[in-house]
Amino acid sequence: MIRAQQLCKTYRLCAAVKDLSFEVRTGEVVGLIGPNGAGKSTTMKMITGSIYPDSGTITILDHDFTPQSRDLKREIGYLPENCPLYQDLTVFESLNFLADLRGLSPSKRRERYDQLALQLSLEDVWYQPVLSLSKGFRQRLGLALALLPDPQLLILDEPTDGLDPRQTQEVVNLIKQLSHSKTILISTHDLGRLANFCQRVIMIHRGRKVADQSIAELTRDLGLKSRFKLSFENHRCAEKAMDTLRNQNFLSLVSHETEVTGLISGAPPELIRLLGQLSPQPLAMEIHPPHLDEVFNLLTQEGSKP
Ligand SMILES: Nc1ncnc2c1ncn2[C@@H]1O[C@H](COP(=O)(O)OP(=O)(O)OP(=O)(O)O)[C@@H](O)[C@H]1O
Repeated sequence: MIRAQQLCKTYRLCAAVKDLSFEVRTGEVVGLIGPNGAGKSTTMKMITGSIYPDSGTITILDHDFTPQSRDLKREIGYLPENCPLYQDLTVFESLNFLADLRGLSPSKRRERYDQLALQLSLEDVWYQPVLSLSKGFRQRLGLALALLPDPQLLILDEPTDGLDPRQTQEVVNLIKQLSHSKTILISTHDLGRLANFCQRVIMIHRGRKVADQSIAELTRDLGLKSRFKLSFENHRCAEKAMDTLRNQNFLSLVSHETEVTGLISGAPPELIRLLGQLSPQPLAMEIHPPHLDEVFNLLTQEGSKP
C-alpha cells in the first residue's frame, strides 16, 4: 500500500531523514514514533507529496509516487501537524472550499457532508466559524477535510497533540473507528493511548529507523517484563499455582493469601498461554505489559542499535 525505499531529505545543513525504508500494508494501522526532531513530519510530508525526497522512492497503491501523481494524491487523506485552517470560514465553508479544489460533484459532496457531519459529530458546529471552535472540534474538522474525498490511506501527523484527555480519547475513538475501513499511518508522542493501539510501530531517531515491529515483539526482543497478578479461590490454590509457576520462566514470584504476583519476559499472549496451563485456574488475572515509554527510552538512548 505504501512503500518507502531509502528516503533521504536534507534541509540546508540538516539531514532530517536518512536512508529510511518501510512499508505500510493494506488495512494496517502503523504508528510512526520518535523524539522531537526525529524526522516524523518530514517523512509524512514526503509520503503525501507536500515535499519531495532528495533521493529514494515512494510507491503508493503499487504505483510510483511522483509530483505528477494527481490521481494517487486523491487516495491520501492528510492531517498535517497543527492542521492549518482558514479562521473566518465556517465548518461547511471549509469543506466546500476543499470540495471545489478537489472538483467534487454536487451530489458527491452532499453525500460526503452528511456522512462526515455524522461520523465526526460536526452537525452542531456546521455553520460556526473555525475561530470559534475548540481545539477538539478543529481537529475533527481537520480529519473531515482529510476524509472528504474518501481516500484509502490516512496520514495523521500528531492528531492528538494539544488536546485535553477527553478530546484525546474522542479522537482516539474516531481513529479506531476509521481503522476498520482505512489504512492508517499515525505519528504520535502519545505512546500510551495512540501508539499502543497500532498493530506495528516504526520508530525513528535522528532520521533513521531504529525499530519496525509490533509492540509485543519489541518488548520481547528488548527483554522487557510484563507484571501479572492472579487471584485464586483460596490460599491452597494459590500455593499450588506457585509450585507450578516456579518451574517456568517467571521472576519475582510472590504469593500472599489468595494472590500470586510475578514478572515474565515478553508480552501478554505468551504469558496468557503459560498461565492457561494452571490448574486450578485463577478466578481473575491482571496483566500489565511493559510500558511503551521503556521501549522508546531504550531505543533512542545513545549507543542503541542504529
Ligand atoms: N523547513 C525546515 N527547514 C529546516 N529544517 C527543518 C525544516 N523542517 C524540519 N526541519 C528539521 O528537520 C528535523 C526533522 O524535523 P521533523 O519536523 O520532521 O521532526 P519530527 O519528528 O516531526 O519532530 P516533532 O516531533 O517535534 O514534530 C529537525 O531537526 C527539524 O528542525
